[in-house]
Amino acid sequence: MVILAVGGYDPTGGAGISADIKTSHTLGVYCLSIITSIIPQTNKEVYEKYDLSKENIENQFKSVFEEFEIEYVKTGVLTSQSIDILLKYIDKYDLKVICDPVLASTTKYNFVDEKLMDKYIELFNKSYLITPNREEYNKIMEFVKNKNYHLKKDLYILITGIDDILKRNSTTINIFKGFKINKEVHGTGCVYSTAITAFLSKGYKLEDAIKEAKNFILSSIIYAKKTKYGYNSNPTYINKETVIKNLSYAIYLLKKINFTLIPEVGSNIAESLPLPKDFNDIASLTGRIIKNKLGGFYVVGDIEFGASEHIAKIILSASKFNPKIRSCMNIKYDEDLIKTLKEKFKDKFIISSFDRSEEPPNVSTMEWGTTIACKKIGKVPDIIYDKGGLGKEPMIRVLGKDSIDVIKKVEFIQKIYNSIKEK
Ligand SMILES: Nc1ncnc2c1ncn2[C@@H]1O[C@H](COP(=O)(O)OP(=O)(O)OP(=O)(O)O)[C@@H](O)[C@H]1O
Ligand SMILES: Cc1ncc(COP(=O)(O)O)c(N)n1
Repeated sequence: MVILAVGGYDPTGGAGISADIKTSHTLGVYCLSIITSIIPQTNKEVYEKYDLSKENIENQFKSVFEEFEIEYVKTGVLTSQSIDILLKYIDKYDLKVICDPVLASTTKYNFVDEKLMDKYIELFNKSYLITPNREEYNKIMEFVKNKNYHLKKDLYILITGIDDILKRNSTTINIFKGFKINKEVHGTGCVYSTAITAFLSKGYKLEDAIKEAKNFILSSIIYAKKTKYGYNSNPTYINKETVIKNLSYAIYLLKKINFTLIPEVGSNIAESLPLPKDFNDIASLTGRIIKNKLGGFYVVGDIEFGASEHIAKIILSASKFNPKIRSCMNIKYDEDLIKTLKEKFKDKFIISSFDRSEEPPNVSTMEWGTTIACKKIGKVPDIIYDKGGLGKEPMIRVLGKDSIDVIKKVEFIQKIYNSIKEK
């Protein structure tokens, strides 16, 4: 698949063409790119906007259309010259345009004046989808009303916010629920509209493309790149295939470890999609990791979503504190091991615990215990343990950003355990 991104260049890579290319590449779609303006900026301010000449933009268009078959075009920051050229190419090649109308930067630098707004309206009426944020949508509708313009009946409009509203002209046809992450991330609009374009180029229907792009942008925000003045979007795609591959490799690694910290009830390891809503967003073994009679272990069952409740509840609770924590594994409790980890490896492992005797009635122990352990230290620990209770085996739970991270922690913990027991 190939898409074309037409937009401005942001040297910090948070927005514009750089973000478009990273997004498209992450989704396995080849991204052609035409630069309209060079816009040096930080997350505090835009320094300037240098518009490339009509001739140069014309040659950029000429080169990509000579070399490639193009169906989908995503637009970011546009200029009058680039819109004039694009309008000609839309007619000539029957292009499907996804227009992200970037009227101003988040740092309040205006990219558009009234003359250019006229051109944007012309472009909207030749586009398939436009993706204004709420503020941009209101400005566009006010402009259309004041100038007595009209938007074509079959124009799809996705008004982005935390929840995103999909309209077909003025009729709302779907709402895509979001989840506010406490970060102001630069370039989310660019990444989101390019992800939608990439999924459309893969053959997704519009609403499926938006749904999948929504998951994509949320991951790209969770894993945003911290900068001096803020955060830059970091195009990241974690889907069911990613999770299954991680878990398969984690179990492959486990089999290379002389893993003996297996509790009587057996171990399980689970990993979730970003921002899991329920068990179905979390994959684990349908069976268990159980001791065999030769001092080793068996891995019983397959990797399936929805297979675990116990470990899944730990991840569901932990991810509310830190959406980057997506995996957990339970291993055998040992008092000397916890003591040694607390005393000698506090720089490597953050440890917390809960006491089953303090459990209130009518709660899920794992949800309650995980929440207590996280609240105690104000973050998600690497290890959560409890000393058991009536008919309940003491347990250590290892948490991490994915199942491979968890297995590497388990491997280290196993080595510490072995060294203690050898003494
Ligand atoms: N902090 C956040 N938490 C959750 N979702 C967010 C956050 N910021 C942006 N998004 C999502 O990213 C998508 C696009 O973001 P937004 O609505 O901010 O567009 P935008 O203002 O054009 O972005 P930008 O101008 O920063 O490139 C929307 O679906 C929105 O829900
Ligand atoms: C080149 C370029 N393209 C798009 C944006 C909008 O991004 P934001 O709204 O995060 O400022 C930008 N600032 N720079």
